[in-house]
Amino acid sequence: MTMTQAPALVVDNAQKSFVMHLQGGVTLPVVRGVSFQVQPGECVVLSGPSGAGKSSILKMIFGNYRCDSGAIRIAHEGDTLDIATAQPRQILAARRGSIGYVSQFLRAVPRVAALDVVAEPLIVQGTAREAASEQAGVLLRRLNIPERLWTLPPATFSGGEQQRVNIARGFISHTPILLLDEPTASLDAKNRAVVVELIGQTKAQGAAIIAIVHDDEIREIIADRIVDVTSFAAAA
Ligand SMILES: Nc1ncnc2c1ncn2[C@@H]1O[C@H](COP(=O)(O)OP(=O)(O)OP(=O)(O)O)[C@@H](O)[C@H]1O
Repeated sequence: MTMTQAPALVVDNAQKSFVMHLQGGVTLPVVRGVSFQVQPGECVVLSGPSGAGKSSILKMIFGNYRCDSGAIRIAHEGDTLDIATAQPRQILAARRGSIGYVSQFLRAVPRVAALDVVAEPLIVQGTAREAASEQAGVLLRRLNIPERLWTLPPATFSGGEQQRVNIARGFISHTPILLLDEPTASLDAKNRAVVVELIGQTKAQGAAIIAIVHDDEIREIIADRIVDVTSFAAAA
């Protein structure tokens, strides 16, 4: 008998357009008919040309962009939550425990030390500050952020350093779904290898990963499956 596992994420006929209020309310369709599933422990890479809608689809899954129609179902607290119709407070709860997102750029909060930026998602989940800081240190060390930087706010860090802080923050809380928007874009070979290793471990722990990766070599290594979003592009 084969066990069929419940998918970690189901995107079902999701559609998104932008209403351009500054251009007399013109409607710009971006994606439509977006449908795919991701299993626990699977890494799906979204592919397609620039502007096809890859980042928009990640933002729809994270609840940053509201879908016009369709459903985005995730497992959350033993139940199913449809992000497309969820209330803002339900989306915030899902982000605490069920869904993580490494955006392309770190939104650095002024005056917050790098170590605290990384530890925060764990503290929000209820881990004691000291234990959370310790785990944050482990990740920062692994990602080759020199210890002298840990107490400084990342606002003045280099692009690659900020991205590594962002990655550490995304991986620390072990959410069952993790969204990655170009996590290796501004990293050197050594740190790219660390991120590939983190992705492998996270998958092995059963997380579902949805990633955008332009680097062919990295995509080859991490992708279990590639979903080409070209057919979802509303302009197609
Ligand atoms: N907030 C927004 N308002 C208006 N248009 C937007 C908005 N966000 C995205 N778009 C448009 O939606 C389309 C898809 O953008 P998106 O960033 O999702 O593409 P992408 O496939 O991730 O591209 P790239 O590979 O270049 O990052 C683009 O034409 C973009 O201009």
